[in-house]
Amino acid sequence: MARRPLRIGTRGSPMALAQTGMVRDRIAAAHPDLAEPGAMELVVVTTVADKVLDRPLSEIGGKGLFTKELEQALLTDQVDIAVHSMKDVETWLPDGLVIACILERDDPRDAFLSPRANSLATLAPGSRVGTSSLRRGAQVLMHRPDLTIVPLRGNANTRMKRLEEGACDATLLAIAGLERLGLADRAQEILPVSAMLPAVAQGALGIECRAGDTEVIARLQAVACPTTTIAVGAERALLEELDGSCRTPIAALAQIDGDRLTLDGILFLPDGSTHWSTHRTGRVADALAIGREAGAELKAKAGETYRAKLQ
Ligand SMILES: NCc1[nH]cc(CCC(=O)O)c1CC(=O)O
Repeated sequence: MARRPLRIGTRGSPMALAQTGMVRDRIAAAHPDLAEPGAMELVVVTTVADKVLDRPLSEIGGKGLFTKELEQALLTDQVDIAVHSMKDVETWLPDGLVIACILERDDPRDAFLSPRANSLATLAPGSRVGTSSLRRGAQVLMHRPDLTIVPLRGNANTRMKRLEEGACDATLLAIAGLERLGLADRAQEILPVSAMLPAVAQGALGIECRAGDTEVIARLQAVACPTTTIAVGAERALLEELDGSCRTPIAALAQIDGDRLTLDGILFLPDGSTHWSTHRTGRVADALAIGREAGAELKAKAGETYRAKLQ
């Protein structure tokens, strides 16, 4: 029986296309009928994040920049599913849409790239680190207050090109993204999470779809990773409690070992001068509550300072 193809929405950046291709292949491996020629189709959707290149995203607005047009394409029935880096997905989804599944997480850490040094620690004093991520900038300055943070925008390939052209002396990128691009060898160093705590959900891909598409949702469970879903759920609960946006430098990572979950979270001032941390351990079954409590703890600790300095 001829069916309508499953239309997969994706951003058009090289990283987005690479990861959407991986997700499509996983779906095909789980569902032989979808592996048939023409059973799935990629639809490239241009997002604000792909267009506006001259200002830091933290100035333009929230994370929605990476996902809004894809969500619009879902709501207007131009695509059936949308593949996202979960890091880019806001904690509040538009009415009628759900994250149907989260896939197994890749390495959540950040990589250090530089033509001038093989580690962040040995980068010459006064060097310029290009990043528009307030989270990365704050953590770099915590370890190396002598360095200067300069804005560096664009997709991963653009940023690597600008680094080579000398726009900055070093940059940081998610190793998961570099691996998907086949460019992990560009990393001089992978920073330990103790030195550079990742963004909420970094390294995890998710699939969004219409809440009413129960058959699609059911079929996507074949590519879901229960452990990652729980870990990312805890991290997103922390973020939601803090009302985090691109303007607020927040890092969080949940790790699961058997039935125990450990959640680390840090809230920074962008200049790296101050930070507040939380470290909680509990039962995997309590993941969301642990996330909310950790977020509330950070909010209480940072208190007035946080609200005053971040608008
Ligand atoms: N903000 C863009 C973005 N969104 C997700 C990733 C990395 C891949 C991932 O976390 O799955 C990146 C690039 C980067 O931060 O280096």
